[in-house]
Amino acid sequence: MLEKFSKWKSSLTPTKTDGKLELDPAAVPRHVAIIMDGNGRWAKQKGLPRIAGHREGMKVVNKIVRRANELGVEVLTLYAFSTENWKRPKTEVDYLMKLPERFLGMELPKLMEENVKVRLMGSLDHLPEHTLRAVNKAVHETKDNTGLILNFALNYGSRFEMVEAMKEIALKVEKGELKPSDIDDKVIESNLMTADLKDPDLLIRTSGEIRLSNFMLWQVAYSEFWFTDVLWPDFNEEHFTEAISIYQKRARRFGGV
Ligand SMILES: CC(C)Oc1ccc(CN(CCC(N)=O)C(=O)c2cnn(Cc3ccccc3)c2-c2ccc3sccc3c2)cc1
Repeated sequence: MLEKFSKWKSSLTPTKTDGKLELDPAAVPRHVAIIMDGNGRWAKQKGLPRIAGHREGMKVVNKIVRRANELGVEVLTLYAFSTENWKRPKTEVDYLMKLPERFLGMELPKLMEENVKVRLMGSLDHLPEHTLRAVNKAVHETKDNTGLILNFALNYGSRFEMVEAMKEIALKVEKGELKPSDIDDKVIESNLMTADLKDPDLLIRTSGEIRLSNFMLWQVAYSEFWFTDVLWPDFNEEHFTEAISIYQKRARRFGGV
């Protein structure tokens, strides 16, 4: 069983990228969602502190945001897959909570130049005041941009999101604003945190984990999944291009019956 699984798993990981990948600009996925996983393992493999993995991970966020924008991706959702913060040492949590300010401090001018709109999905209430200020400033400053939507999943859980949606819908029924027979996909979707976004066409997850980890479970119902053993800090534009190239080959098959 194990060797069968590993064969299946290896079929999911990318062949060596030879850099000669052709992308069809007309068939770029509109919404790409990435579960960025592997910072800690990368640091451990290199005998570095976990924080070094996050620092490298941030550089990759920059590269992939740029590449997605260049390729004409409309929405890029980034989910920093992380075990609950309380499991982390305080030094690491403090570092993580400073990362958004550092990232935005450096990147916001460039994001403005590139007409990128910063959007959040999830709950901000776990963020310290100083982080919240930086994040809200970025959302506010970029709110009128019309280019790539850079959607950060913060403290996000899909089942929580769906329970909240069902509560809101039940409340509307209770208030007589809605009949149970009115409830359909559209009504559910309009109560999710992604109400204003199209579903992801492509979901990428790094570091070899083949799990959804309670991420956008409703929204990825029809998405192409691309899993790679590459750890997030080692992920680069070529891997991103490879994922999109494979998506295009699959999407063509899907389209062509
Ligand atoms: C609008 C955006 C700029 O601001 C925010 C963004 C995220 C958060 C939430 N956040 C940090 C707090 C927490 N939950 O631990 C994480 O999700 C988290 C957990 N690991 N890593 C390191 C990591 C870095 C790179 C790749 C994966 C993980 C991150 C992290 C922290 C800051 C940034 S900035 C771009 C990505 C990113 C990722 C809060 C505000």
